[in-house]
Amino acid sequence: MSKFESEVAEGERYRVGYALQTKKVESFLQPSLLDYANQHAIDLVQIDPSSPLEQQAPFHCIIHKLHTPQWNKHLQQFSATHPDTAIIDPPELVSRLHDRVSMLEAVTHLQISLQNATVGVPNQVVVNEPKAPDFDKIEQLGLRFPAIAKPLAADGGDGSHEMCLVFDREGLNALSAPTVLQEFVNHGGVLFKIYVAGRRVKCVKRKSLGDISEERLRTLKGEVLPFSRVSNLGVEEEGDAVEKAEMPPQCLVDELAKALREALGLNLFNVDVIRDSKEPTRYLVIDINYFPGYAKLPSYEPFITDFLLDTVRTKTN
Ligand SMILES: Nc1ncnc2c1ncn2[C@@H]1O[C@H](COP(=O)(O)OP(=O)(O)OP(=O)(O)O)[C@@H](O)[C@H]1O
Ligand SMILES: O=P(O)(O)O[C@H]1[C@H](O)[C@@H](O)[C@H](OP(=O)(O)O)[C@@H](OP(=O)(O)O)[C@H]1O
Ligand SMILES: [Mg+2]
Ligand SMILES: [Mg+2]
Repeated sequence: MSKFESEVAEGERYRVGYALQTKKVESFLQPSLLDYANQHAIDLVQIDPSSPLEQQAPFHCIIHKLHTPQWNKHLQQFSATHPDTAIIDPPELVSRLHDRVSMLEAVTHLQISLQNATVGVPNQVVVNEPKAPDFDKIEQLGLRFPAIAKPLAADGGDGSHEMCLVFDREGLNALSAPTVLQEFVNHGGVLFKIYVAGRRVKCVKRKSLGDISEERLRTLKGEVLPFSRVSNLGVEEEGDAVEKAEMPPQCLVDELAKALREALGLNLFNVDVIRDSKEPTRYLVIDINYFPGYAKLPSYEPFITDFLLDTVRTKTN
């Protein structure tokens, strides 16, 4: 029996509704998850987000990754009259992750320091208009190049993953606002993704952007290098650096997941963390994603099912 496997009380079954975009249904609702959940008393039921939820009820729990006004309205009306249905997660809390500034604010308030390791965020500044006053603000705040220009909105919309590396002030002219300019931190080309589903936590390694040497920096002056979805390059393509990289201490992973879960009030998210090459006890959170690609995790079926069982049992007890 897997260590995730939970006991099922005889005869009890739970209806969990999901409201997701088609591509997310295809990646998340693998037959292996449907089967595993089914064997553990969970029936995963697809919700039609355009119809009132009342007509599709009952639900012990609703999981979702949609944020149209119509969907938010249906959800809000339903939860007001059905307080026993767990809403994973409330839209007003999820929306905090749709902005690359508010997403990292929660991290700056955390006080985590375990085994000499610290957790912070890279220096960053919002550029609202790619014009001279904003450039002065960047310098006043002491932001150093190279930097990554990230779209302020992280809502899964068009272009929300399109970024570029900027090597000096001159490169700022090419930016389209609003942009978050975040210091690039050399981290050995390895990213740690911490997946959270309630109290369940799993950390995996992924390929990331490689280090930028001083020499390379000199040759790149004035350039702007666009890139997109680096960490999605795929598990198989990972190079030696990823294989060899040491994982962060498990206590740090657990503590960060728990602290962020409490600070954000969310259950389903992952956290992208890098380790500063110059100072290997310094960990930096660079991104937090709502309802990420759990199916990329080995054994995601028990991971998700056990979270759902935790949720429905807490609500029904
Ligand atoms: N401050 C940084 N220093 C160094 N590398 C970074 C930094 N921020 C981002 N990166 C690199 O750029 C990649 C994309 O950045 P980020 O994770 O913010 O984008 P995203 O599109 O939101 O990613 P996801 O697909 O995880 O949602 C990261 O996976 C990492 O490789
Ligand atoms: O499509 P949007 O709403 O932007 O969200 C993405 C997240 O930003 C990514 O972090 C997810 O990939 P990872 O699970 O590898 O982080 C990615 O996972 P997926 O592509 O496997 O669904 C998405 O959840
Ligand atoms: Mg990321
Ligand atoms: Mg992201």
